[in-house]
Formats: sequence, C-alpha cells, structure tokens
Amino acid sequence: DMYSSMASIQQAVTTEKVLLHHLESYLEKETYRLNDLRRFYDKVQAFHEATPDPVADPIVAYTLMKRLHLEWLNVVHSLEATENIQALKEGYEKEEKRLPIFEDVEGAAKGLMRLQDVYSLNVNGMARGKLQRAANTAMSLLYKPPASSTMSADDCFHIGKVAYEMDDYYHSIPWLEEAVSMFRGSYGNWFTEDEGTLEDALDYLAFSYYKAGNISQALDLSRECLLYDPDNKRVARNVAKYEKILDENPIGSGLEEARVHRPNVTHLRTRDLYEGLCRTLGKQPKMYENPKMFCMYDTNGSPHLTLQPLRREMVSLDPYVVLYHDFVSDLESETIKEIAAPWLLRSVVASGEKQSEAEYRISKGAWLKDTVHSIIRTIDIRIAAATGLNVQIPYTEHLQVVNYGIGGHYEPHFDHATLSSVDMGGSTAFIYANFSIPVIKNAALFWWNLRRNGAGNEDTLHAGCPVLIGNKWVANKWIHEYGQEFRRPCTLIPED
Ligand SMILES: O=C(O)CCC(=O)C(=O)O
Ligand SMILES: [Fe+2]
Repeated sequence: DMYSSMASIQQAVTTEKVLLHHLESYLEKETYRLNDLRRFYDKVQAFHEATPDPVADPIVAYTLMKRLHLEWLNVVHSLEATENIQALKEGYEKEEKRLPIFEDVEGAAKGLMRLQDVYSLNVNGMARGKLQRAANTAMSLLYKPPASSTMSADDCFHIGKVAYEMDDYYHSIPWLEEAVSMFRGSYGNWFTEDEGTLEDALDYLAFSYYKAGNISQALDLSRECLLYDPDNKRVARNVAKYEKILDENPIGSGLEEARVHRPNVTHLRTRDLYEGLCRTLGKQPKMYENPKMFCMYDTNGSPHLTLQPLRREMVSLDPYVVLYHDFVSDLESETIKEIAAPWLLRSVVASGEKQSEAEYRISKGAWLKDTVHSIIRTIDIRIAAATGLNVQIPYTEHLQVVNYGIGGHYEPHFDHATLSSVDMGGSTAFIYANFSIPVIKNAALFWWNLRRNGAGNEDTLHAGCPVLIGNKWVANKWIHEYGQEFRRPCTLIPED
C-alpha cells in the first residue's frame, strides 16, 4: 500500500506530475480546436450579418450550398475531440498501476482522523489546512502550512463517508457537517472532479445523526435534502419515519440523544496516557530539574569514541533511557534512507505464531544487513562502542529502517525487543514512565528493556506517536540478551 509510508507517497507526486503533463497537452489541443470552431462560427455569423439577401449573389449562394453540404458535416463529425480525449485517457491508463487504490485513500483518511483525535485537532481548521487544537482544549494554532492546502467540500465528504462506512458516527458527523457547509456555500457550481454533491452529503449526515440518536437533526437535514432533490423517494420515506418517531416521542419522553463515542479501535487501556504524552509534542520541562539528568560527552571507555565522544543526554533513570545527539551524520542518515527506500515493505506485528499488518502500526520497514553498505557496519561498531554490547549476528537483529506514513504511528508495545526529520508529532512516548521524547534528527535513543535478571521492564512500554507534520524515519537495532552475558552481567537485585 501507499499511505503507510511517506517514501511511497513521494512517488505519487511524480505520478501526478505526469498526469498534469497529459492534461496540459490535452488543454492545449482542445483550446486550439475550440478556437478553430469559434473561427468557423464567427465566419458564418459574419456572413449572415453582412449578406442580408444571399440569394441575389451566385457566389454567395454557392458558398452557402457548399458549407451546408460539406463544411457543417466536417465540423459536426470532427474526430479531433475524440482523438484528444483518447490521448488523455491513454496517458492516464499508462499511470493507472501507479495510482493509489481505495485502501490507500481510506488509510489516509483514517490517518487524518487519528491525527484529529490524538492531537485534539479541530475539523474546521483541518479543512482549512491549519492544524489547530479543538475548542475545548484552548484553541491554539499548532501549524499553518507555508502554502495554502485547503480541503474541498468533496474531500471532507469523502472522509465523512469513510467514517460512516465504519459505523463511526463520532467522526462522520463533524466531517459531513464541514462538507455540507462547504457544499452549501458553493451550491450551483459544478466541479468535474467531485464525487459527491450537497444532496449526498446531507443524506449521509442525516443518517449519521439518526444513528447517533439525534432524530430532529436528522429530520431537518432530510427535509433540506428533499428541497434539492424532491423526487428522492427514500429520503421522503425517511422524513416520514423521523416525523413519526418524533410524534410518538415528544421531547423529554426518553428519546435521548445517544452519546456518540470515539470508536475504540485500539481496545487500548493505555490510550489516554499515550495520547496525552503525544500531545505534549515531546516537551517535558520538569525533566531538567533533576540534577541526575545531566548531559555529558561519553566515550564509554571505548577507543572508538576517544576522538569523537558521543553527546549523551539522560532522559530517564528508571527505566534507563539515554539520548545520543548526532549519533549519525546527515550523510549517514541520508545514505541509510536511500538504501532502505527500495526495500520498504508494510510493517507487520506479531500476531500469535504469524505476523500481520495492523492498524496500530502504520509504517513500512526494511531490514538492512551490514553487508549492504559500509555505513551500516560503521554504525554497528558505534552502537557496540556506545552500549558495550556485542552487536554481531546472532546477538542482535539486522538494522530495521522504518518510514512512517500519513498519521503513521506505532501504538504502545514492548520491544523485548532508534534517524529522522519530523516537524511536529511523532514523539517516542514511554507510557508508564510518563515521558515522551521528540523526534530529533540523527539522534539515537537507547534503553534496556530487560532487567539484569532477565525480566522484562514493564516501564519500557513505549510508542511512536502519530506523525503530524514531516517525514519520520527511524532505525531500530534490537540487541539480544543472549550473547551479552559477560558484557552486562546479571545481579541478584531484582530492580537492577
Ligand atoms: O518510532 C518510534 O518512535 C518508536 C518505534 C518503535 O518503538 C519500534 O519500532 O519498535
Ligand atoms: Fe518499539
């Protein structure tokens, strides 16, 4: 699929540029054709104005005869229009296999709804291309794009429909409200590219309200829909039905509006904690008040780091989490991304004995062996130097390079089992340990997910927050317990 990684979406830009080129050439040819038709029209029109009595002049009469016998025929039966549209269609068909499919648009729409929820974004703002916090969380503008990227009524309608098809009225209502209000504003204008109309949006919105238990809203909208589409028998039946319900249940007689809840797709107990941490966008000022949380140049006693120590920042003492700033260089991270890009495949998660794609991990990844490029080997050596651990296969896994997609995230999980540029969102959140770390380009985050006695540290439950703006790449190196016996000896203290 395409929506699950920004690297794949970048290819869509190239595809659209090709389509744009075909359309440009079509428009040029059609403009030429229509200008020529206009010239013919003007010629005939001028003739009728200038020659009130064509019958008197034999030459004039001749041209009239010839025109009617031949010229009109050629004009009306001209093949040019067909040829032009044919060329456009052929150009499109050549790109067809590169176009996103339904699941991609659906996945992208779900990604936007995820961002809306996790970052409490306001739908009206989103439709205007601005990322602002919803009204109940003190309206604040998070991001305004440099170029205007507003959504059309039809864009909002589509998202509303995706939610509606999932019986998710919590999302379908605000998006369809937005669509209806925009369609109303442009009523009477016809946009070739649109899939839906005001009537369609009203219809879906009315039914969403009905499902959510708001019958009087459903009735108002259905009546408005009938106004535009008086022959729609189904909507007429709905109006009658809603009127009947309201008649039988006067206000206050127990017909309460069902509260529409955000669908708990993740069945996640930790969701609120996780999202709260994501919303801080990695800002944790409290952390710096603890003197133990210092920064230092660290060689870890390794000769590899003597001349160029790592810049280490303590992030958490328990669980032990450290951040190495500029762990890799721009050249290294760019190279890794380039090597990984052609091999990216949809990320999977363990599900029983098998592996499967999951809504809770939206990204694509590639495994890079140290033999594919000397940079991978260099980084392995650096990881070994920083951690003092043995990073030879089979004591670690290969480097896993991951690129997130639209609203791409990885919900809370354990790894017992990190390179990038993100402008906003995408923090790594430690749910129980209650902190999150923003994405810092070229930095590496290191933690022990096992205690020295081999038990998993529950406090390492962590997640990759949905990416709000930017392109997030991470590289994971999972180091196994096995093989480190003499490098990280065990102790008898359980909490060590
Ligand atoms: O993307 C992140 O911030 C975390 C990624 C992660 O935890 C994983 O891939 O296991
Ligand atoms: Fe992880």
